Amino acid sequence: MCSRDCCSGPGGSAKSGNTCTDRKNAKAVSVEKIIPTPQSLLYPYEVIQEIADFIVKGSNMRPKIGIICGSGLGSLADIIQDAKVFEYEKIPNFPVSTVEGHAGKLVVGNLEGAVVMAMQGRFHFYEGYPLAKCSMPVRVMKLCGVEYLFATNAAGGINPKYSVGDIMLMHDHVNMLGFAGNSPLQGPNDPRFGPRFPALVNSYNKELINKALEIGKQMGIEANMHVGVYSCLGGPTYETIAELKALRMMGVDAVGMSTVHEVITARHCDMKVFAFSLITNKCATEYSDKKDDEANHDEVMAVAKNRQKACCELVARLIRQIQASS
Ligand SMILES: O=P(O)(O)O[C@H]1O[C@H](CO)[C@@H](O)[C@H]1O
Ligand SMILES: Nc1nc2[nH]cnc2c(=O)[nH]1
Repeated sequence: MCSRDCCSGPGGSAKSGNTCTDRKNAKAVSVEKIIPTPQSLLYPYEVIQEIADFIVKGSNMRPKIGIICGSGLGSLADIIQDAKVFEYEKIPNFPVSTVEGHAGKLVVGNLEGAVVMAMQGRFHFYEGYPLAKCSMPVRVMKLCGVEYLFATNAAGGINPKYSVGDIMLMHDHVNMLGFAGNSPLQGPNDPRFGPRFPALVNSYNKELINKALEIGKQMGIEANMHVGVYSCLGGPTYETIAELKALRMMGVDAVGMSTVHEVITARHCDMKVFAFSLITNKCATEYSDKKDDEANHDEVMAVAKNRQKACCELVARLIRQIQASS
C-alpha cells in the first residue's frame, strides 16, 4: 500500500484498494463524504418515533417498563405474558443481534400487572455498532411511553468478595469509553430527548436499589447480592491482568462490555434506571492466578443459564412492587 499522503486518511484510497494512478483519475471526493456523521444524527427523532409507533401499533400496548436482557439472560423475556414478539429483522431501521445469547427479539406484554417491553438481545460496540446505535432502542422505549429502564448484564467480578453467580446491583459506573472520548450523545443535541449536558450523579435509582435489596432478603439470596460499580470496556477482548488491576484501583467491582451507554441514554431522556450485573466469572487479577481463571463466553452463558431463575424472580418482584406503589 502507498505510504504517500495522497493515499492515507479517510478520503484516501487505502480503503477502496485503489492505486495512486486510480487516485489521480478519480473524481474529487466531496467534503460531505469524508466527514463522519455525528453519532446523535444516526437516528433522528422522527426515525425513533416511527419505530416506536410501529411497536405500539403492532402490539396495541403502551409499555411502562423497558428491560434489556444481558448475555444468556433472555429468559427474562420468556416470563412475559400475552406477549407480542417482534423479530429485530422485521422492525424498520432496527439493527440485528450478532452475539450468541442475544436472540434478537423484542417482546411486549404483561409482567406482574405492568406492560413491559424487553429486548432479548442488545447491541454492543464491539459488534461494530456506534454507541448511539447500541443505545438507540432506549430512545425507542422512551417514545413508546417507558418510564423505567431495567438493564441487566453478564459481567466479570473484580471485587475479590464476589463469587460466580452473585448479583451486583449497580449504583454507579466508570465509563471507560467515555474516558476515551466516545459517547452515545456525541453530536448535535436534540432537546426533545434531553439536555446538552446531562448530569449523571444518582443515575441509578436509590429507591429501586433498596427495594431490590429487600427482595433479595425475602428470596434468601442477600449473601449473594452486592451493590457496586460497573465499568464498560469496548471489548471484544476480555481484560488483561494489568487492566483489571487498574480498574480495581479505580473502585470498579464488575466489568463488562455494555449497559453504560444505555444508562446514559436513559438518563438523558429522564428515565428511572435500575441495573444489575450477574457475575458470570471471577476475573484473574494476579499473574499467579490459574490459567483456567480466563474468561470465556461459553462459561458466561452457562452461569447465566444457571442463575436465570433468580434473576427473573428479582425482576418480577421488583416490577410487582413498582406496580403496587403506583
Ligand atoms: O453485557 P452483556 O450483553 O450481558 O454481555 C457480556 O458478555 C459478553 C462477553 O462474554 C459481552 O457482550 C459482555 O458485555
Ligand atoms: N469485559 C468483560 N465482559 C464480561 N462479560 C462477562 N464476563 C466478562 C468479563 O470478565 N469481562
